[in-house]
Amino acid sequence: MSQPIIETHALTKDYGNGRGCRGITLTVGTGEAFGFLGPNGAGKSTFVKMLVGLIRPTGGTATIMNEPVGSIEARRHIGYLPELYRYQEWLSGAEVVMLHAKLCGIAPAVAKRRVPELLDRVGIGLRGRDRVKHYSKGMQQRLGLACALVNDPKLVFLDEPASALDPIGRMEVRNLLQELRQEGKTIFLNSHLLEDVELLCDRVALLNNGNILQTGAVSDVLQEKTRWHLCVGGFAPFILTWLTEATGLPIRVTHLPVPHGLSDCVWLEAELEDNEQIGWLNSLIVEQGLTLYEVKKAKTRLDEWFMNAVSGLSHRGERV
Ligand SMILES: Nc1ncnc2c1ncn2[C@@H]1O[C@H](COP(=O)(O)OP(=O)(O)OP(=O)(O)O)[C@@H](O)[C@H]1O
Repeated sequence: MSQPIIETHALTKDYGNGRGCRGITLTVGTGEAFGFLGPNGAGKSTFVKMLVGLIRPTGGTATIMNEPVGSIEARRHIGYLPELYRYQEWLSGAEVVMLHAKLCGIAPAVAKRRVPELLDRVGIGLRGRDRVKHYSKGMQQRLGLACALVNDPKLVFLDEPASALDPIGRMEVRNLLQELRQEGKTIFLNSHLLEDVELLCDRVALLNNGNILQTGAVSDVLQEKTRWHLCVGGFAPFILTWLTEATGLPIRVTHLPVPHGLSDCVWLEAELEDNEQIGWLNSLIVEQGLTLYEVKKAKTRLDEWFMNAVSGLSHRGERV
């Protein structure tokens, strides 16, 4: 991992009602996009609020760029889009971002240039002249993003940044976050939009009931160890029976989209005991005179992983 930018050790917030965050130890590297997932009430916002210095931990320690959370030095590096935001509705969008620039101590000449640039970047553009009370929820969320970026932060905390956006807006925000990553910024993303997390994040942590259940690289979490997909041409049902008997492995036809222009092929799904068996299975298929068009390891979707991880837990988020 690159140089750590966030480091927490046994970070705890006890609200006094048995809820909050319990003993979270986590490291996020500089330049990473980190997804923080969990059911409603798992403690995601609580964790972020401790890191940005909005609430005080009741236990443990945390630093941002080696500075204790809550300190001015730590806050200087942070941009934050809260989950529940409410901006001054009597101001125009541009005035709201300008106000944040002033609060961050940005020089007026820099702010004058940066504010319209940011409004363009988040897709508000000239509507920055309109008062916030005339903004849709999606526009307000874009405005929140502009405020979070106004101090050109090294680390951006985004709590559900696309929850109010339509599909095109979501895609635009996803592209913006990709750009921020390319600029070297670290992104800490709380989101229930798992497709966005899957596309954007390098690593994820799964939180439940204030505890981290799992942490891992998105590619590892999604890559299944021994399930394979094989696209086979010239297939007939008796071959499936033969293959299953010859190998003793569970093999079935699965309904994945077939490659363009190949109408006579099917996808087979095989559960192997280890990855070495894929060569053996390939050779058996080819020996039968079939054509093997494609062989790939199966992947789960992040939402399947999430559902598998939290289903069966006796205490999920708010549920008791
Ligand atoms: N100020 C507070 N006082 C008491 N309990 C609180 C307070 N804030 C949050 N909680 C409780 O702490 C738990 C974690 O809340 P939190 O908002 O961090 O969850 P979350 O994972 O962000 O949820 P969501 O996905 O719904 O936003 C919840 O059970 C919540 O009811």
